[in-house]
Amino acid sequence: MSSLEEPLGFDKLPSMSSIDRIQRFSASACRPRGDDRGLGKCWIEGRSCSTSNSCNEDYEEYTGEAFPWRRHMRDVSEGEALNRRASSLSKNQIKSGHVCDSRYLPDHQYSSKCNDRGTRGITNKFLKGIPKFVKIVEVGPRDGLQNEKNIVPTSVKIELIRRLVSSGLPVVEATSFVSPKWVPQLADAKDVMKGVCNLEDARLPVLTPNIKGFEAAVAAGSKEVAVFASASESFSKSNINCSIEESLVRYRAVCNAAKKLSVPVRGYVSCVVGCPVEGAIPPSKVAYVAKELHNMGCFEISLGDTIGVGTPGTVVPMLEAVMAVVPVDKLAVHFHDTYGQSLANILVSLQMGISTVDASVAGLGGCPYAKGASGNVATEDVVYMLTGLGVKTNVDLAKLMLAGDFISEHLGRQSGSKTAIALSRVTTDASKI
Ligand SMILES: CC(C)(COP(=O)([O-])OP(=O)([O-])OC[C@H]1O[C@@H](n2cnc3c(N)ncnc32)[C@H](O)[C@@H]1OP(=O)([O-])[O-])[C@@H](O)C(=O)NCCC(=O)NCCSC(=O)C[C@@](C)(O)CC(=O)[O-]
Repeated sequence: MSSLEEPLGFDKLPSMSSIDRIQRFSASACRPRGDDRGLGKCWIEGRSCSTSNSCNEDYEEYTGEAFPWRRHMRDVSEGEALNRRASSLSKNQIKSGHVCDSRYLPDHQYSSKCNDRGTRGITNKFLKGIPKFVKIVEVGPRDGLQNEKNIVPTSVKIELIRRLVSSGLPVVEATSFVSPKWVPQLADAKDVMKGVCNLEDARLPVLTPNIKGFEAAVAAGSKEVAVFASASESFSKSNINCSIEESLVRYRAVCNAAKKLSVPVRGYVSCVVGCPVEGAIPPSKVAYVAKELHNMGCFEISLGDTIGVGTPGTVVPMLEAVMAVVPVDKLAVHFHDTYGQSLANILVSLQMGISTVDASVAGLGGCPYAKGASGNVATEDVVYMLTGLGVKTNVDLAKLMLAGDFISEHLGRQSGSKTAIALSRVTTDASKI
């Protein structure tokens, strides 16, 4: 087992102490910057905003239903079981009340909003910078299934993608056109694309590590691709068998070819806070790779905590460094949940103005070249949190849960989504009442 295949030792965990913590959180660090390059001014305490869809002077209270997806549950024709859950939920009367309590317990009222005037100021202070709409990029069929021990049949992958698209997800990463010797789990990329390329309700990007992969992807009908670089030299070698600089040369070639065909290219940066070999990764390295990808024409840069070691303490300075060189509206975050930090990391990212979040249904995921990394943050958990924050996603949680049930049943294990497990339990219990 190489050191890349071992989880990070405690001594290698990145921490805020390696960064100038005091300076970053001092009052002067929070001063609005004069040269607003569209990157925002100051995010702490929501005093200013970074994106056009965030940061109203008065944080607009969420006035939607506490559980809007309940409305859609009746529409899920194939989801008999879920329909039963939905009606059980209705019976259980989860009311949108005035109690300022984010818990759901059968004896408590639940509300996403707080009408208590006394606490509204505090609510405004913490939620003001959060975007009103978040684009969720579903990566389960690619990032999730690339790491499965048993190869998932092509027909199951196609059905999973169909279900995810029908849940309202705007982007579903479908597969990878990588070497089948490196990732045999996705060797059927061409057939998967054949089965889904007629789906019109979502964009279906695919990973391409080089021109060969790009050409194969386009020939298979892909209309959007993604390239994946790393902020860690060691991870770059282990994942794509070349240095960071060599990978950037390859990706420039992919971007140039894509430009000629008007194919949008997304860029990933992996190991943005930690690497299994190198330990903590300096924010400046992440910023360098992100800027290179942006300069070569990537329309969006997804910042991946590949092994899930980040905490808000390391994610914030990393984002701050990247946001100094790439506009915040071009950035996405991609968290794995190895240490249970994903939702906290997403929340601080939203507070900093990020409005694109990668997630994986049922928490599937991991990288075959970064053992010890667990699944991505579960899409269901992200949708649940965003709904509670009053942030729109256009995703129907009931349908998303059906997609999660479908793949979890196929894989023969429980969903990795806490929301999916909890809602299933709540509805099962309610149906017994
Ligand atoms: C990049 C390579 C191809 C270099 O692999 P290599 O072995 O250095 O490639 P090569 O150029 O020397 O070619 C060797 C063989 O591979 C073939 N080949 C070459 N390219 C392709 C291609 N595109 N599709 C199919 N076949 C290909 C090529 O034709 C040749 O075939 P042979 O002559 O031996 O029969 C390889 O290392 C590879 O495929 N790596 C991909 C690994 C991978 O997919 N990892 C998971 C991605 S997840 C990630 O990066 C993190 C992310 C994005 O999720 C975000 C996060 O969590 O942080």
